[in-house]
Amino acid sequence: MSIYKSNDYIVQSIEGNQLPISYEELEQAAKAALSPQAFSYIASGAGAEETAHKNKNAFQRYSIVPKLLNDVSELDTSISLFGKTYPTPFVLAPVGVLKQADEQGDFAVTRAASKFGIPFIQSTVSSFSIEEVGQSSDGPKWFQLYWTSLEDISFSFVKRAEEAGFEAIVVTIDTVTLGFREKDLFHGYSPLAHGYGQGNFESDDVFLSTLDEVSNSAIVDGIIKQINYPALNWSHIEKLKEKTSLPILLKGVLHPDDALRAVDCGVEGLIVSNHGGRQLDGVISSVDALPEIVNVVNGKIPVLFDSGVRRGSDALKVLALGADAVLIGRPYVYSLAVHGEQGVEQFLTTFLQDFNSSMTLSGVKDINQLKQMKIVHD
Ligand SMILES: Cc1cc2nc3c(=O)[nH]c(=O)nc-3n(C[C@H](O)[C@H](O)[C@H](O)COP(=O)(O)O)c2cc1C
Ligand SMILES: O=C(O)C(=O)c1ccccc1
Repeated sequence: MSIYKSNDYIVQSIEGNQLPISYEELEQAAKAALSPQAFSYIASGAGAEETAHKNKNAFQRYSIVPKLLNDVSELDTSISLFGKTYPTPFVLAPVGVLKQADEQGDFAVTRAASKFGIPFIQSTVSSFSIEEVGQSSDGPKWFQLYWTSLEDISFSFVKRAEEAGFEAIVVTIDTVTLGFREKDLFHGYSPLAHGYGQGNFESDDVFLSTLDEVSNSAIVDGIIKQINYPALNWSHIEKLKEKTSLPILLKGVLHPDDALRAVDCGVEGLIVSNHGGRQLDGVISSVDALPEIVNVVNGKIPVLFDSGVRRGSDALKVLALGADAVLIGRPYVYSLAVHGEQGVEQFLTTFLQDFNSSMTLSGVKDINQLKQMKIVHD
């Protein structure tokens, strides 16, 4: 159990905090700290950013209806997933090429997350290797897989993640080709070409054996060849199930039929996500996709959520709509850009205070009861 005293937070949150509290100001501070290319890469969505906007606006259409007079002086925010207990319902979303935000990249993030017992999902295109990240903190870690054109590279990554003590494999299914990101095309910017996303590849014997020569440019070209695999289909997920005993989650599910198929296929969890509006523009917001997926999955496997969570009350809504856990994306990346590991730590401190305050004011003291909270939408 993870008990929070509901009234304990205000003074702490101000003291020593070097980050803006509001998300909009945090984004502006990151803009000032990063090159225009790197900021655009992180901030932007695909196409006309219709989906990125939908992600934000959808939250405003759902309203919490608090039920009060319920002694909320102590909160229990802990959740259980895949046989493990975590003190908060939050997970840090896989974000590749983190070195473009801070030299310490994944190290800084996993160290900060470990202080809160929050799992960090390391990306396939992380700046450091699975082994290096595995050793850099004793916090919980999951591994995100982009299925590679040569599947033995994927199986090698999964084996390495198992051996490094990672607790789950997250297969991202919405990126079989890269989204059409107009700003990055305008800038001609690819963080992979800068060498920010090769930690796992340059340390992988199976990948290295596919190269004619081991040079920096051959590694970058090799990654670009491997990283998108449009032939991905359910048979690959079935094959992966044979290869690993770790729980498998599919990330990027928006259609209820895919959710049902995933359950039939025996995967252990789903992440309802539109990749923060970075993949197919015009797709449904994650918030709007969530209720139907929760309904068809009907508690058979955990349903996690990301895309657009900026504040504690956003997370509260998502949990009330039936999500079992919530992934945080851009806010931690901006915090990393502004103030490194300390920035991520400070962001998580304030974010958790905001969430705990929101839960307290909604009249719900046990996270498991959030699903019963009344929520209405326009
Ligand atoms: C800069 C950046 C890089 C990302 N890299 C990955 C990645 O390597 N793998 C992945 O599955 N998702 C990746 N994502 C998507 C996130 O995991 C997550 O779905 C998204 O950020 C959620 O939206 P939000 O940031 O608006 O909350 C990336 C997102 C950003 C902003
Ligand atoms: O930018 C992304 O959203 C992403 O998933 C990615 C894909 C390839 C390389 C780096 C990041």
